[in-house]
Amino acid sequence: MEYAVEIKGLTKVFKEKKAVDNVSFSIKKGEIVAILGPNGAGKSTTILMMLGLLYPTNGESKLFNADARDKKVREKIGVMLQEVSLMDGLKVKEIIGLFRSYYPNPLSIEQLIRLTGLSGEDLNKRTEKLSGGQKRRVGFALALAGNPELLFFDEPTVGMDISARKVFWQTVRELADKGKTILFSTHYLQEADDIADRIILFNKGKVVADGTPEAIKGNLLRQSVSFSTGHPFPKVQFLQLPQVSDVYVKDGRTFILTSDTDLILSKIFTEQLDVYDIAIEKGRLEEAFEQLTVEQKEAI
Ligand SMILES: Nc1ncnc2c1ncn2[C@@H]1O[C@H](COP(=O)(O)OP(=O)(O)OP(=O)(O)O)[C@@H](O)[C@H]1O
Repeated sequence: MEYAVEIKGLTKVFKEKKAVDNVSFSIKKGEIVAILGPNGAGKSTTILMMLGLLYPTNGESKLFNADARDKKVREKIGVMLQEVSLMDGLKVKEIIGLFRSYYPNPLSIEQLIRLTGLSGEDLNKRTEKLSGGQKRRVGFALALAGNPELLFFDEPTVGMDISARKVFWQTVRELADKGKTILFSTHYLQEADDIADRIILFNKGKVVADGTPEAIKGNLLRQSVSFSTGHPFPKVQFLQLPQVSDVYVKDGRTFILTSDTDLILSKIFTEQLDVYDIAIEKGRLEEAFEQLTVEQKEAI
């Protein structure tokens, strides 16, 4: 199978700091993938190495089974990095025209205006006169200019207001419907959950989870089933289930921490265990994710 992205053992060490630590994954054509993680988790460094813009200390990155620096590969990708730097002194329409000229099958200016929400007024502005949000729209137009098959967005919605965000995600969905492969990094679990069909979760330079938003949420959530029981509870039998992370007793109640509360309930009933006063605690997703962020800050 030809993958859009294939990285193996990517590692980056800055002086004594390991920013990215032995990261491997592949992305199939047509996937929408979010790279999610707190500040400093290594998301941007990984994306830069994937794109061939930063040399890895170890490991390799391939796009469409070739080196990211190949001209043929470059023509198939569009990139919007965190800092959109635009040449001063040019009007927006001039810089877009310049970018379109680099590609064999560029999108028309009209298509780019529609997809990015740029206005006619924006097109005539000089780049140094643009606000942060307008700059990002232009950056988005430049990423789309070559009608790319694979798009990279590094924290794309930072600095965008609500209406700009809406246009951005609408367009991303439209591009995905056309079969484009999309990879974006974000701090926001909600964004990743809304848009992506796969989330790769980074923490401290490593991939700590990789799966559908549903599966990731299941992993992050500290869900529990708790109950009272008159008899000794078969703790070990439950601990052996891959969906169970812990079983403990607190204030006379037994708690089973699990990614799948339905499974635990069905096991309790089918095995006719003598338990009563059952409660299910779903946990709060944002809280769980924040916990990850706090751990990251403490580690720095
Ligand atoms: N050029 C550099 N020189 C030294 N250290 C760097 C450099 N670039 C990144 N780092 C460090 O590598 C780690 C990972 O940074 P990176 O920017 O990849 O994280 P991130 O997940 O994209 O974070 P954010 O969400 O804040 O953008 C951080 O500790 C950062 O300080």
